[in-house]
Amino acid sequence: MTETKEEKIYDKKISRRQMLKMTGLGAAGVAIGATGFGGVIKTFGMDFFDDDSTTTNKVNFYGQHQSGIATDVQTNIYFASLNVLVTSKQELQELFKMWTPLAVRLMNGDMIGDPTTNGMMPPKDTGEVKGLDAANLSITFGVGPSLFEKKEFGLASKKPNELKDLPHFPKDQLDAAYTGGDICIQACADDPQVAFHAVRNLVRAASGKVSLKWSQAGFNAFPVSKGKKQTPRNLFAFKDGTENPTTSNKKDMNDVVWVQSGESKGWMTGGSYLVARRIQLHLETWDRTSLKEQENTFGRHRDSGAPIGKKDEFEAMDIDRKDDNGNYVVPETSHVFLAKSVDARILRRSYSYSSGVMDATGSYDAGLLFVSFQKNPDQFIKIQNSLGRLDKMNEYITHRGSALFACFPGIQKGSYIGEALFKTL
Ligand SMILES: C=CC1=C(C)c2cc3[nH]c(cc4nc(cc5[nH]c(cc1n2)c(C)c5CCC(=O)O)C(CCC(=O)O)=C4C)c(C)c3C=C
Ligand SMILES: [Fe+2]
Repeated sequence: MTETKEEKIYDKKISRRQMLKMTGLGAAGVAIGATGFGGVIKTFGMDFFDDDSTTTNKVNFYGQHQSGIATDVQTNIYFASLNVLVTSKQELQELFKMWTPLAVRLMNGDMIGDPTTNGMMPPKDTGEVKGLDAANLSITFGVGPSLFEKKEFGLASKKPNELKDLPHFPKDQLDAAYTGGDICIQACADDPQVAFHAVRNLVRAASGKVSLKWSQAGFNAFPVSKGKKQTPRNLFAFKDGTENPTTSNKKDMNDVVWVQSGESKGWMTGGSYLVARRIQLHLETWDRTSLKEQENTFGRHRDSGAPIGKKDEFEAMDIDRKDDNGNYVVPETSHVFLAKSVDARILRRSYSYSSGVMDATGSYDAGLLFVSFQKNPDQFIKIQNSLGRLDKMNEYITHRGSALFACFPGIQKGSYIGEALFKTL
């Protein structure tokens, strides 16, 4: 966070460190508008900042895919769903251009603007992460179905067929205050303040152009054994995230998560669909439930995380196993039995939340901000339909919020967030 020596380059003050990061673009051989001594390096009229390889605890912004999807799950999330206030396609495009260098700077653990020397002006950065490192911050941008319905943007023909509101599921009790949105920003970091600061500063920089529709902070805690991070537990105390596609396995990711060429609108190739569900956990009811019943609810043992009847968390979950009486060992109404009964996979990247008390009941407003990524929302829909009315977990949960966003593919150096969406073809 500390800026060292400042140099004046024509009409703009930038630090030596920033200058080095900015000139990294030239080295990468990407076309740039005005370079080096002709002024500040600009691409599409915006300042260019590169990923800073000298930063500790750093996730890269640029790449084939956006960060925050295949990225190792961090301890904290700040998820924001935004309304768009601008009224033309060009202004919308400018918004994503403006956010691009800011997101790079945030993920480098830097301030979003140079330190203000004028004490009569508000600082450019809100400042609460001063002295902290990048904390593995990832920032993921997506757009919701409602954005394409705004005629003023003329984006109707770019709307993928699969980007539509999720269907109503049995037992849904959705609250409009936690549903939908034109744009999402998912900020995840190993520090809650870093995640919050990222969203706060991006939204503040876009003042008058977007407004907050809803947001949710969340957390995960990772036990460490022999120096290795273990699966985190949700607020029902069960290991959550055991059976997930391996993010380092390219085939798994291409099969499950990344949109391949021809599978959706062209601008989504390399992107992914994000489902967010704010699911209340009825902790008071759960805490009165016997351990055996809790384990039958999930189909796994609580402490080890192993499939029922097995010892180790990562032993195969064979749902067809039957006991000597011909009964299923993993109960047919258990969450995992039902989730596994359909031929669909998703990448789950969820966080627990605790947000005070429910006014009407006096119970905890706590639960799971369920987040999953998939190349097609139908994958989620198939699994949710299988859970349907049968899932034993329904006795202990209520879905309160829901949203679907199309997350752009990765951003290349010299480009900007969502560029492909705005191209004329
Ligand atoms: C529609 C998709 C899913 C929703 C919604 C969902 C909610 C939800 N899940 C848990 C806790 C656990 N889920 C587990 C496994 C699991 N869950 C889903 C899908 C949804 N869950 C899938 C596809 C799977 C994997 C099934 C498999 O192939 O084995 C588990 C077991 C451990 C694990 O694998 O992570 C837990 C625990 C909660 C609390 C919850 C909503 C509040
Ligand atoms: Fe689940």
